[in-house]
Amino acid sequence: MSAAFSFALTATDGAARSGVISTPRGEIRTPAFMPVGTAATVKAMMPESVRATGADILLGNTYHLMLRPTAERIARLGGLHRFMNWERPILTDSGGFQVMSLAELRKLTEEGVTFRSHIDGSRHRLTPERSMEIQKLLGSDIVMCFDECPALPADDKRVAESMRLSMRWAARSKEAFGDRPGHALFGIQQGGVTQELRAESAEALRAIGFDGYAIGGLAVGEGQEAMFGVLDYAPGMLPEDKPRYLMGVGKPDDIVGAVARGVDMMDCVLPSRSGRTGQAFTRRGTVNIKNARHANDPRPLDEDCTCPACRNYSRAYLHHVFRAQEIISSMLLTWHNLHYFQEIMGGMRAAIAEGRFAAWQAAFHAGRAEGDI
Ligand SMILES: CO[C@@H]1O[C@H](CNc2nc3cc4c(=O)[nH]c(N)nc4cc3[nH]2)[C@@H](O)[C@H]1O
Repeated sequence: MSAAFSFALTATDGAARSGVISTPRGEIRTPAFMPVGTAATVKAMMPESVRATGADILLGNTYHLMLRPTAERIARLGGLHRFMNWERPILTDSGGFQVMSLAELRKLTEEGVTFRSHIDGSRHRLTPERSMEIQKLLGSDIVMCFDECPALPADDKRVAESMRLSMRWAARSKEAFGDRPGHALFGIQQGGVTQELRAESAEALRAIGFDGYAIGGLAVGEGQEAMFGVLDYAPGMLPEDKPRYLMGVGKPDDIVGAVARGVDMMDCVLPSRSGRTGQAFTRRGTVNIKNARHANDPRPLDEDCTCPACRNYSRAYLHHVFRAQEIISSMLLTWHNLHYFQEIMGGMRAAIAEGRFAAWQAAFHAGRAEGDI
């Protein structure tokens, strides 16, 4: 176990990279996909099942946990790892994005954001300092700066003002974070889809200095083409020797395209959220298991998949338990989707290490249908 936080790049193949992040709670193989455990649980999954899918790290959310059960209660109970029975690394988002997308009656000032809880309407305030305090109480291994992610579409002036506020908040976050060996603080690049603003943000973050650098402000409805357009240059603006984390991404082909452009870490609710709605991701495309055509199908979701859902159950069974709204339906499809996302990551890590990423990427796309299969 490493006493400190460090990142080692082990291979590159074009812009794609593979490496290892070492933390006191274990190693994170990159490129890495982080399942989202918003309210101290990856929905419909036991922690040991999340680990069995191949996840090295999961994501928690400051916004949700500060509202319920509160960071102070989790700290009194031994911290988030103990509380949710996940002893490996946890990255927590800082709350800025979730406040803007979930909270009510928000008021944004230079100081921070005041808002009412979407749960019970209670009043709360988030500032860079309070976000750092909450993430410290939770005990997360990788802390995210408190930032503002502007909703798109937004004009350049609004994006520039928002980015510059986030850079001032990044400096305050760093100051409040202090010196915490074994814990990491990641800065978050903003700047929308404007290259000059992205460059200004990257320079501001480098000047402050962080253990890792996230690319924020994307996966907010801009679409894959615009997102890849930013990823054609944004990762290269960030320090090469630190992890690069693309927030909130994404569909399987988004993830592959992001890794091809130099991204090391990602998180997304998609595999778990879709698992609960009956959408399965497979190497041949997506399966909407509630569709009547699966009602009598004795085959597994994916003959080539080794997850419990594919090893032990037919599409007909999965179709039935979804139609019957049985709890096991969410468990099995979430497990399958997280397993498949980790298979993609493992395949890319091996391909990059062996210098065959382009061939792997071509094979990934060759086998996939566009619509539902
Ligand atoms: C497209 O799917 C929807 O959108 C979200 C994923 N997209 C996303 N973009 C993000 C950007 C940021 C950011 O700039 N800063 C911080 N601190 N956190 C972020 C978190 C993000 N998540 C899902 O919640 C889903 O509802």
